[in-house]
Amino acid sequence: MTIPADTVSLFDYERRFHERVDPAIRAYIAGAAADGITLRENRAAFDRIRLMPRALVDMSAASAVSTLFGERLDYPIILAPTAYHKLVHPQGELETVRAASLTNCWMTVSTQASVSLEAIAEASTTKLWFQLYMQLHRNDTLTLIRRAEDAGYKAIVVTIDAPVNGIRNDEQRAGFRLPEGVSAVNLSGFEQRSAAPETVGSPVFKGLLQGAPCWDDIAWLCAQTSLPVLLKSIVNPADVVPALGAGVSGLIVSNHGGRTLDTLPATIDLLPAIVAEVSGRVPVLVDGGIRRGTDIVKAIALGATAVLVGQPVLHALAVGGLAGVAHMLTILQTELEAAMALLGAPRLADLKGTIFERGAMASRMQN
Ligand SMILES: Cc1cc2nc3c(=O)[nH]c(=O)nc-3n(C[C@H](O)[C@H](O)[C@H](O)COP(=O)(O)O)c2cc1C
Ligand SMILES: CC(C)CC(=O)C(=O)O
Repeated sequence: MTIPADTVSLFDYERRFHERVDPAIRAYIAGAAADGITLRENRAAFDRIRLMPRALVDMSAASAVSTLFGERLDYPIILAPTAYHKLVHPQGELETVRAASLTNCWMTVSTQASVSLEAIAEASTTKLWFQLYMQLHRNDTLTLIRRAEDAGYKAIVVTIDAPVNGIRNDEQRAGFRLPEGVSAVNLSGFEQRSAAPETVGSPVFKGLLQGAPCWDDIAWLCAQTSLPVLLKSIVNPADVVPALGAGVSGLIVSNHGGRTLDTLPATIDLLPAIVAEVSGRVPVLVDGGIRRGTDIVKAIALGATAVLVGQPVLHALAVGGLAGVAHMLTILQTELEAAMALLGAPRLADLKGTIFERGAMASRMQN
């Protein structure tokens, strides 16, 4: 696995990934729901935002370090949960977690990981979060939580935006199937929801949705563990009150990278209203389309505590294995530092106010 010397940005890793990886696997990893409107909007919204620096700030004590759930976070960049890393590397998540450890990035391990959550923890020297898809039977959900706790995971991230899969036309056209040897090993033996037989009626409402989680289940989950529980895929500010009422310790603003319901708004556009509704009570994180240090800066400036990256991890894993993922994360860390330096923001907290607001500029000129 050689990484070409001109691979210098996350977009270069994405391009190489498309050159090298099998079309059906590409369709799963890079494909979005339906027409890909939300996938593209996540990026377009970041590109629309402009930054505003301060000049000649003393940067001698600059640092991107922060604290989250009482633990030091070197950079506000966390690996998002993504399923089946063995699709692009024979070592799968073991390779990814070694790269995350090398770069001191925290990693969220998917329920649908292709390696056991215990083996990933053993290979790790960084902090791990466990992403939970609530299972059909509560006992199975509890088994996953206890296994994650016993293996030393530091938080549970419960994903709430995929009670059914999005309509993934790219996967359907490419005929994507999990290859032999790649499976959700942590769910072995668990009964899964399945589409209802035709005789019963709607395959979704009468089948896949049966036993899908509701707010009561989130409250139940929070009561089962002393680990912080984060809710992944908050989109509507109206869901903040029930989420906090259920006892969650953090929120992740996410539209699943455009993979669930197409035509949802970009996450960076949703973030400010959710941050306002939360009003500092719990940390708010965001993912979707983060590809540049300037994207991270914009997310933090708009109130995020940290960001998560999904697809870029799989692009880099496919292109360069451990070295690829470590390089990709280092690029993001360096770009973040460069953006802070060029904005005159020595601390993450100083990023507030670095978003250019046309209206504010106009009223300043009138006064
Ligand atoms: C191939 C792939 C698999 C994913 N698997 C999961 C998963 O198992 N659980 C989950 O909560 N989110 C999953 N996601 C969504 C990510 O956690 C994240 O929300 C999204 O990728 C962020 O957008 P980005 O890819 O533009 O960074 C997956 C995303 C991708 C691309
Ligand atoms: C196996 C899937 C449910 C994992 C996922 O969340 C995704 O592909 O986006």
